[in-house]
Amino acid sequence: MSLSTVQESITKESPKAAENIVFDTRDLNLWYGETHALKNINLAIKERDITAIIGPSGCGKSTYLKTLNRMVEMIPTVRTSGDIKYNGKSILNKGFKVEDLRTRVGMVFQKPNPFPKSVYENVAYGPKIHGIRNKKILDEIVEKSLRDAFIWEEVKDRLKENAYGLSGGQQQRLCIARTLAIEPDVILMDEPTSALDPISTLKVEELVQDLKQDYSIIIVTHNMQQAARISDRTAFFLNGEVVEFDDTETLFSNPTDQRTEDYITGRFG
Ligand SMILES: Nc1ncnc2c1ncn2[C@@H]1O[C@H](COP(=O)(O)OP(=O)(O)OP(=O)(O)O)[C@@H](O)[C@H]1O
Repeated sequence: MSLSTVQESITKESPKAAENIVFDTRDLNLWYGETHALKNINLAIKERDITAIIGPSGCGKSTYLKTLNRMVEMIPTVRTSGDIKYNGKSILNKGFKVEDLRTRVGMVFQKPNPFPKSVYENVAYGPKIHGIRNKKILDEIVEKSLRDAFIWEEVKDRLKENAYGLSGGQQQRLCIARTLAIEPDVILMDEPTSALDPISTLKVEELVQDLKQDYSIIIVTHNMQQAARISDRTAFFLNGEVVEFDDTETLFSNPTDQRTEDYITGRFG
């Protein structure tokens, strides 16, 4: 074992990382009407990890992600059973205010979805909703969020321009800046690079790795190389079940389940 591998494994198994579970999912089931989309999901997601969710189309990846911020509730036919704890508190019951959850758990979507407003207003929007009116403070939040999303240098002279004038990759980093502006704890990412060119994809991947210092990140991706490049842990979903959940390196180099091996070697999916 090389020194760097030893150092990596020490970092990964540091007591803080081992103790702190940000999302603890127990026996989660979800139905869309008659469709049983998530089946007995058990996943303990560590704080400050990048957790990748992989699996073939229709296996429940996005549904699981949208359960973590209760976006699935917007679909009237959805029914759930089981439990998800966020920092120790059950979130699926009505006692947990969904607005509080969404302030702590931000989401970035597959297609960049900036508001039809200026670059500045896109980032200032969330803080304003949370009552921040002071221009100086808003300016600071906007600059910090854009810097943290690796896009400040590209847009600092275009803050008043409409966000629709940015490239797709810039729009996606702007959407990440918009998420950072409300200071979440967790960032959910649903295939955030699938609509981007390779260079923009690399920029977003670098950004995600940098954000890991301050945020827990859960990323759904179709791209197995991406999962292998950037994540600490990977969950393989199939037909609504978690087949395997392990350190990314182990899952890709030495999977325990034949179905995982078949998927990562391209035999199906
Ligand atoms: N709004 C909905 N109403 C009814 N069924 C749905 C709805 N959304 C998803 N489903 C079904 O739930 C299952 C899981 O879908 P989901 O979108 O979570 O899969 P996925 O793994 O994210 O797929 P993809 O990789 O194609 O995005 C599928 O059978 C899908 O058809």
